[in-house]
Amino acid sequence: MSQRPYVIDEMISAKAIAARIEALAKDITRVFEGTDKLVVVGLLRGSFVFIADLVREIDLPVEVDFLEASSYGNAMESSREVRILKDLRGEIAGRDVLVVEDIVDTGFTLHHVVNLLKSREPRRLEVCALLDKPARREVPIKATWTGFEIPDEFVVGYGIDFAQRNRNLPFIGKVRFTAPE
Ligand SMILES: O=P(O)(O)OC[C@H]1O[C@H](OP(=O)(O)OP(=O)(O)O)[C@H](O)[C@@H]1O
Ligand code: HPA
Ligand SMILES: [Mg+2]
Repeated sequence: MSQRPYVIDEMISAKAIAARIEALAKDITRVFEGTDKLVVVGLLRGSFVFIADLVREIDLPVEVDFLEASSYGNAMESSREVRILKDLRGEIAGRDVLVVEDIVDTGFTLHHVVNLLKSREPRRLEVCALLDKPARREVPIKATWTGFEIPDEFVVGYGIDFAQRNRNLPFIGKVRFTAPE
């Protein structure tokens, strides 16, 4: 099936993202001050750009690890089935963990991952999500830190894809179809 044509309208500029990340990282640094155990866990693939910028603004010793979870495939609707495609490399038992996610939409992904990681008994586990789309929530979960609350639009850019494309855009944009289905 060929892709229905669309354009991308900018929603959040690269400059606004950078300013918000600076503020988030200041607060994260304050909250985790004194820990020598912070493990920053990025959820692949969507968070790879966000985590790269965020960790460089966190003024603490950090370890970086990744977990790959997938539920959308090429669709615009969650399959509601979260598959873990790659697990963490390190142990998190007894450690302070910051999960970094690009977007919380239905909440299925974050809910599944947080339950999985909590079962490993970290000392503390918090979540920083760049975007939150509360209108679409099906599972009640909220990140400790949220960059931006957004309306019910399908977004791309800054790591976030539509059918694996547009992850390399430096801003967050919304998908607008230009032809009927
Ligand atoms: O709250 P939810 O409805 O679960 O949606 C959010 C998740 O969906 C996307 O991941 P996706 O499954 O597309 O994988 P990707 O990160 O590799 O793009 C996104 O990166 C989040 O992880
Ligand atoms: O708005 C979105 N865009 C891309 N991927 C997503 N996964 C959940 N929500 C979204
Ligand atoms: Mg995706």
